[in-house]
Amino acid sequence: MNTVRQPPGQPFMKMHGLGNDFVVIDARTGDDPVTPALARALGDRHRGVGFDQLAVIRPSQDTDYTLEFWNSDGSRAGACGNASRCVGDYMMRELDRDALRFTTERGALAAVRGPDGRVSINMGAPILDAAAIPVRAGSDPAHLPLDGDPIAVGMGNPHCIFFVADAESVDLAGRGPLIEHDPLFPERTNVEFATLTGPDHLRMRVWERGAGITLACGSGTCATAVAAHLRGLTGKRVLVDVDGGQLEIDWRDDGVWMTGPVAHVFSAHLTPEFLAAI
Ligand SMILES: N[C@H](CCC[C@H](N)C(=O)O)C(=O)O
Repeated sequence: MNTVRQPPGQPFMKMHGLGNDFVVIDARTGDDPVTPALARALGDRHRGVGFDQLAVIRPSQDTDYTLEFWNSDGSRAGACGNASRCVGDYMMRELDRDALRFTTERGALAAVRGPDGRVSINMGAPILDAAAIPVRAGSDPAHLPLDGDPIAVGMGNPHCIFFVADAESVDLAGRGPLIEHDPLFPERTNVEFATLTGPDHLRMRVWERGAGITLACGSGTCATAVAAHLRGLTGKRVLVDVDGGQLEIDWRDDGVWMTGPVAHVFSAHLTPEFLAAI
């Protein structure tokens, strides 16, 4: 019998926020194995681990850490609110603090843990400029020239929000990919369908760029809350029901704050065999 044990491979964590699930690799020390091919292989729910986004923690010069996001199709994402909450919670535990700052593609963001254990992220100011979202030059992000009069909002990644009579009955799998790939969006887009269900209360379903239907999307929830306020449907503080639960959004002077639960499911290692086969 062969009793020689293989050395453990690459460590990773599995986390989720409202069922929006993540593989998290801490690459602050040691080798950095992350490539588009690794993201795709790990994101395969049958032959890999499975995730909506891969989050990679890297060192930072001027904040507590840098956070990088990948979709399960191997593309990069500039923002991910739910993974920011999950990793923020993990890092606050490591640092023994209730607040920290981290760097993403769009700059420094803040994370805070509340007394109830939920984590809030300041996702920064919404981006409403066509070139920066981005949407095709010459189109008005506040009223995109598509059926349903959607509005585009950037949160470090692009979102296209439709207000509909009943978000439950939208054919998300049919319409989502068509809008994701519409030529109006030079970098594709995340797609949200939202319904006002009460005063300052929204129901939202999401089709994510590079990942498809997910149970929640933090940045999409922020973008939807901003869009609802801009359309005069809500105030600046709203509750948003997504498939996986509820997020609280508060659009303040210093940015859009998003609050919700986090879960660290397990920590494990990728085997050298899995990594070698990529
Ligand atoms: N689930 C993430 C957003 C991922 C966005 C990604 N699909 C993109 O390509 O921008 C969130 O909680 O904000």
